[in-house]
Amino acid sequence: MLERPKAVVAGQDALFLDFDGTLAPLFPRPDDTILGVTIRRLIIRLQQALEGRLAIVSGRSIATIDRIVAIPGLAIAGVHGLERRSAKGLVTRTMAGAGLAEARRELLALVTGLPRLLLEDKGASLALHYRTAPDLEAAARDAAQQAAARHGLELQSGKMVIEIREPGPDKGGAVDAFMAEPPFHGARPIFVGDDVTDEAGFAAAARLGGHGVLVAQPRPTAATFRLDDVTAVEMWLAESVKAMEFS
Ligand SMILES: O=P(O)(O)OC[C@H]1O[C@H](O[C@H]2O[C@H](CO)[C@@H](O)[C@H](O)[C@H]2O)[C@H](O)[C@@H](O)[C@@H]1O
Repeated sequence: MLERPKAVVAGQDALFLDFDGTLAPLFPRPDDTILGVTIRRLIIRLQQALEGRLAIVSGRSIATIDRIVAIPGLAIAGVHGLERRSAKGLVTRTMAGAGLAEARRELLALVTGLPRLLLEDKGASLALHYRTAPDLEAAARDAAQQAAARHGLELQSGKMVIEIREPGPDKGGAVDAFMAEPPFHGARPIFVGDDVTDEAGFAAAARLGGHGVLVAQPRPTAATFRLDDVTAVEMWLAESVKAMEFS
């Protein structure tokens, strides 16, 4: 059984936070998503207390995380690791190639014919969402698989979404890159996430002397601690802030 994690320790830990399903609950459509006022304040407090050793590591684009989270100077990895903004503000990204442009045209034609599917364009990845049309999952998967095979792209499944993306770093690669540079270098990484794509982040954190925190019901995982849901994450972050204030 995975235990509840202990409080984050200032001067020791680096915190890597997934976004959807970890900091914000899931909404019917990606654009519906908002971040709670309390959890946003906690992120700001922790970013300060950890002297910048906090990053959001998301499947969303950096631009979208900036729009929703709106915290200046925040380190972010976006598109599952295909783009990254360091704590110093340096941005690196995998560019979309001609194959992905072709795939975009094909998937746009698909969603024009099946408008209950939703296509999210994230630059180096295209996410085909079927949360509002679960009966169309097979159609979405078939189209994404065929486009990925035709254009030499990678397939990635998430929660009621199938993505086709450029090959490149995953969330584990993003953790490795952050941990190789200041202010993260030398800290103990803690990666918190809910989805299968977060497993690479859990594994990287463990390899670098830290651990993963799974935000879900128990399942096979590389994480060694667990929290139930977004509410439990918020309570744990609040406890961590309080513990830092009294230390
Ligand atoms: O790595 P994450 O930060 O967890 O991002 C994973 C994907 O999150 C978004 O999709 C998911 O959340 C949506 C809003 O709650 C929901 O409608 C959808 O069904 C979920 O799959 C985002 O839109 C994707 O781009 C991210 O890859």
